[in-house]
Amino acid sequence: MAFSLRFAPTNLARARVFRCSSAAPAAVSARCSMAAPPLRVGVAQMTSTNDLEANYNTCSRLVKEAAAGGVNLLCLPESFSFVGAKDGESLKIAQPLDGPIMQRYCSLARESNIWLSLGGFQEKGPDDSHQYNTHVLLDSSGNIRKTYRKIHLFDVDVPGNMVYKESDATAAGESIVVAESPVGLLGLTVCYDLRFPELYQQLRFQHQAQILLVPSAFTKVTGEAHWEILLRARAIETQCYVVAAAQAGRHNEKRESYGDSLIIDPWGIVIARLPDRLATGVAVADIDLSRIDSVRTRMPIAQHRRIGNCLKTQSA
Ligand SMILES: O=C(O)CNC(=O)[C@H](CS)NC(=O)CCC(=O)C(=O)O
Repeated sequence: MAFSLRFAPTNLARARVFRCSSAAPAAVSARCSMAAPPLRVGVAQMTSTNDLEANYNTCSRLVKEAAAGGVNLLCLPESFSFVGAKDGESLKIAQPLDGPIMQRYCSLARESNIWLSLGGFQEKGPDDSHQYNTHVLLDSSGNIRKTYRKIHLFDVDVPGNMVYKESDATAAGESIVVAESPVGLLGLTVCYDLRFPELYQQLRFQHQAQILLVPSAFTKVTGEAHWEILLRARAIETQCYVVAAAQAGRHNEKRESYGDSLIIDPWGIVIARLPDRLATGVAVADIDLSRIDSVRTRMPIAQHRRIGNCLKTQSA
């Protein structure tokens, strides 16, 4: 089941009744009502700016809306808490994970009793001129469960746009990270990582991830060209759910992001979407882990893959 909270606010109890009673015979309904509650994930879309307080207020509103809708894990986009308007601005506000900015989000998770994936936090880095771009996973008691530092940095000359040089002020992460959660085994990534399929291959085939998280602030130009295609490809080739929360719209004079937050199932079907024109909102979908098993059993690519395992390369 997938719907957008913008249009269909709901709660867990109502959603379960709705799911089970859709023209099903009485016996089926009865069996259905015994079933485990849905594992519900949400993607939040927003337009963050260089105003930490305003961004927190938006996140807080979206988190409360999602919690009221029975969401177990809400995913916020990269740079949810801050998007700098000038060079060096992010570095100035970067804080350690036990600093007041992240601690406030921990309290929010605890008060709303919800897990949060916080993509792209400006974590204080290894020296004064570098931060980390850190994806932080919080549990519903407000504890930090896992952190992943973005591995691939966006040093790219975007056609018709501008030259990005993320590595000027950001140090790259060095570790692949998976995390247990109530909705399944999560693979943590950030934004530009999406273009490096080998990361997602490892998350699936070495670490058995079930849900891949891709919080992003894609540029308008590259998003229009590549966003949905890349995300659906990652879902299909890993047979995982893909959950991609996006920044949307204009952050400042220089930066505009491509919205279109998506939840994609392991067959590559888009099961929830917030289109680019909707700047702020939450879309939700229920994760069905048996769907992953069914796709993987019928098409056992884990057993069929050979490259990297056993094949030799012929000399040129
Ligand atoms: O700078 C910040 O505030 C946070 N970081 C980002 O927004 C990063 C680095 S500039 N953006 C991306 O990775 C976009 C990737 C992209 O657009 C693509 O792969 O096409």
